[in-house]
Amino acid sequence: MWDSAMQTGLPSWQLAVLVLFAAIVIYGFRPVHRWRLRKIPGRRPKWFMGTLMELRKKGAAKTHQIWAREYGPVYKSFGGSRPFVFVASPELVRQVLLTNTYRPVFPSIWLGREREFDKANILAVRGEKHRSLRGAWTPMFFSGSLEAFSALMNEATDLLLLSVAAAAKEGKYFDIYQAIGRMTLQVVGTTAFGVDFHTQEYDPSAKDSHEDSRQLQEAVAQIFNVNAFSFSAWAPVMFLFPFLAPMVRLLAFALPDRGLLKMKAARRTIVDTVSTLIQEHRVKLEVVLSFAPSTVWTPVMFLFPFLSPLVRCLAWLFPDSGMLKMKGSAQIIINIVSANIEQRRQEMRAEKEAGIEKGAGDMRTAKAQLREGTLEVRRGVQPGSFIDLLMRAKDKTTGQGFTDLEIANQGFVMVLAGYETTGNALGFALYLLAAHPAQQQKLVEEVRKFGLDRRPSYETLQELPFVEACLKEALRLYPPAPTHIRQAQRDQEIGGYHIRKDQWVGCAVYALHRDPKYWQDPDSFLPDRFMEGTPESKAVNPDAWVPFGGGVRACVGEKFAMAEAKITLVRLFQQYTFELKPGQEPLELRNTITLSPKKGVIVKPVPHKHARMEE
Ligand code: HEM
Repeated sequence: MWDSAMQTGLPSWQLAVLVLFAAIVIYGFRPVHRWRLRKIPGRRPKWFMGTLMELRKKGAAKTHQIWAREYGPVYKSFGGSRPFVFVASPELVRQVLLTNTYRPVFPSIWLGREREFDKANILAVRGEKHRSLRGAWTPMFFSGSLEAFSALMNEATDLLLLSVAAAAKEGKYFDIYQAIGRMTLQVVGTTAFGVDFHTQEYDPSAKDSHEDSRQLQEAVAQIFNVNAFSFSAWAPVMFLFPFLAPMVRLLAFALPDRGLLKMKAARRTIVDTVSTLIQEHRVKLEVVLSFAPSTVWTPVMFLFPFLSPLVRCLAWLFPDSGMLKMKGSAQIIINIVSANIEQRRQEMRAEKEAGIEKGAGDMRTAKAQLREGTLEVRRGVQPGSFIDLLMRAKDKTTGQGFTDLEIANQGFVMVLAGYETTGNALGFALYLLAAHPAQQQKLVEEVRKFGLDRRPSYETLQELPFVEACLKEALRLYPPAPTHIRQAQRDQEIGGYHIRKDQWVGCAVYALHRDPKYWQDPDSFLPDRFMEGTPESKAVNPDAWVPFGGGVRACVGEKFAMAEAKITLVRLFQQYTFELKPGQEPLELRNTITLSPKKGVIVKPVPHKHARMEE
């Protein structure tokens, strides 16, 4: 090179700069990828940015809809310089989700402790480890557990109804999407840990807001409200130069910018909350397990029962190590139990002072607890909660229990996966119902038949098919997870095109859900499509509805999410109808990792004529 530099008369450093410049220019066009995907239709990628600008301008969900209409069920796009192949037909989406030739992708910008943490994520692990973790998650969603959780879901809705009642009393519009987000966070908190995060008491303007709850909520919001491409200056670099990822990770680790630090702090808040709870619970579990230590006095007492008063005295005077351990354990248990009893006593006193009999109206109970500040009933991981189940489960790959890091990660995933998605689904459903009064009326009729004072349980939810249909239709029109991304495990065909091993392949869910080939009148809100026996339902291809993904990686929390959403709708519509504030149609969408209403959902609750207004 240097010889040739001499021959062209250019100094060698100038030639080096020239070569580097040419390499960057050429790399920006990604000629190799363009060549490999040349037969697949799609937009011409712009230099370096690929097709990102269009995605950013119109929003990812809508852009995919446009592309799918223009190019058909298989098309390519370029996320920076990373090539994607998208599929948008029921058959091809099935192929990607159900066959074992694609694996999930879980890109991570983190290094060090953060990266170690990510490696334990159920979304990231593969093969046996995934099977083992998934096996540990699954019992949480058996009907028995869901029946128990439905009581907690009802309790959380009691508090949501308080905010609705406040808005109704003043006859004003309010953002029900935000209120619902606080409720779904409370639900995952209580079901995952048995801990009330007090999220619904959080009112940014109130002085006595719970600091923990505020931090946790902000942390979760911080993680979700980022654009994967722009939350840190390092993110686009990683996107644009995927082959430099290890170096970018190192640089980001050494020189984190504000965005990265904020994100890290948010993750830490969640992880620390989760880890503290786990550690507290582990101590309790160890105490329980060590409650039967061996002491020499036990066999003596067993063999000479008639000497038991004497043995008791001797054991008290001369305790061995087993006795001492037992004494310590008992004390801890006594402390825990008495703390709980004391809390419950306080709560009962507050109820009595407020003239409330237990069960005489849970909403009033909750309100009284709020007023009295005695709502903190559950503290620490509770028996039967998700984390408790995990702490007792065995990892099939090692035969051992799961590590704290793994358990903490599952709690972290549960908070993240269960809070935003369900909140968004409910937000969209309420928007659609408020925008379609005739459908709303139909739902109210079904709820009326079910009973206006009846608390729905997991089992009785079956009596509410139209509520379910409304939710399914909302998930069709606005899937909270608008794309599912996979990576090819080997060279293969998709829709008649050849793709190579490691190619990223996406399922364009939003586009599929609104494709007129598979849905009649696709942009209309028609819940009857999901009602058995209706003419609309006959036209539905079930494979064209995939808001929860499919195959071994399908959403493990689907039944949980649907139960929570249905309970919330039933309880809301038992008392109110909702009027949409004018000017919100069509709904503005925020496209980040999830799809959500950009400016909330502003509605006015109107109590049913007969409904008793809460004070
Ligand atoms: C309406 C609400 C929800 C929607 C739309 C939703 C959607 C999804 C989707 C699409 C996937 C698969 C992603 C992929 O294939 O790449 C998924 C996975 C998952 N979801 Fe959900 N989800 C919801 C609620 C929940 C809830 C409430 C929980 C927990 C209680 C949960 C826990 C999970 C977990 C753990 C996975 C990973 C499963 C695995 O990889 O084996 N989700 N979810």
